[in-house]
Amino acid sequence: MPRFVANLSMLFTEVPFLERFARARAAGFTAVEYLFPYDWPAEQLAEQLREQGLNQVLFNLPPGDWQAGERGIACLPDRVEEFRAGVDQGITYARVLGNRQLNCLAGLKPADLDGQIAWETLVANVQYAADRFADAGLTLCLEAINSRVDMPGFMLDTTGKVMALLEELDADNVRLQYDVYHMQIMEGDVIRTMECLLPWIGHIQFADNPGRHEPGSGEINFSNVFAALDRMGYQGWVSAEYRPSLVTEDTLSWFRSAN
Ligand SMILES: O=C(O)C(=O)[C@@H](O)CO
Ligand SMILES: [Mg+2]
Repeated sequence: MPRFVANLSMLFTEVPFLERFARARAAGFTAVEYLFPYDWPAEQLAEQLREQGLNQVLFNLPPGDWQAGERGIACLPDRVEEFRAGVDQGITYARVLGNRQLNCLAGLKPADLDGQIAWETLVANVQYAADRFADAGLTLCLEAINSRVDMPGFMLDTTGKVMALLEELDADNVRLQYDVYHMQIMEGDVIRTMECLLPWIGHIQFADNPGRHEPGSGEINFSNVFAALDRMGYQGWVSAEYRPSLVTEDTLSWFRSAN
C-alpha cells in the first residue's frame, strides 16, 4: 500500500494545530504535511516532529494574503519581489523541518491581467524557484487545482497546463502535484492519468468527490486507486487532504484497512 501522509490543515482539526502532530502519530501516521508553517517558529514545529517521530513531507510556499482570498502570487507580475522573498522563507523552513519538496501555488489570474503576461510571469518565477531549490537540494511541486468548485480563476487547473509549464523550464527538480480530488472534478480518468504522468508526479493528495470528504463518502473507488499506485510502482507519498465528515479518527477506515 502507498506511504500515507496526514494533512494537518484538514485532518485532526478538532484540536489546536500543534496538538495535531500527536493525534496523527497516535492514529498510526508516520508523516505529515500542512498548508503553511510560517505562523510558527520552525524550531517549534521541528520539536513536534521529533517528539512524535514524524516526517515532514511538504508545505506550500507563502501564498500572499490567504485570509484575503489570495491563492499564490506566482503569476502576478507586480509581486515578483515578494515571491522571491517567499522562496527564501520556504527554503529556510525546509532546512529545519527536513522536507525535500515544497508546493508552489500558481495563483488566481486577476480578470484585468493579460493571460500571456500571467503565464510568462509564472514560468519565470517557477524557473527562479527551481534554480534556488536546486542549490538547496529541494524539489518544487506544482499542483493542478480545480477551477470549477474550489478555486475559480486558478492558473493551473489541469494536468495539461502543469505539463506545458514543465516543458518551458530548464530544470529537472520540478514535479506535478497530482490531487485526485481536484483532477476528478476537472478531468476524471484518474488512474490512467497518473499512470501516463508517473515520471513527472512528485506528490499525490486525495479526497473523495463530491464534498471533499474521506474515501467512501463519494464516487471514487479508493481501494482501486491505491492498488493501482502500488501496481504502477509509485514511490512517493500519498496525502489524505480531506475534510472529515465525522471526528477524524472515525474516518480512517481506508487507512486501517491499508495497514
Ligand atoms: O487545496 C489543495 O488541494 C492543496 O493542496 C492546498 O495545499 C492548497 O494548494
Ligand atoms: Mg491538494
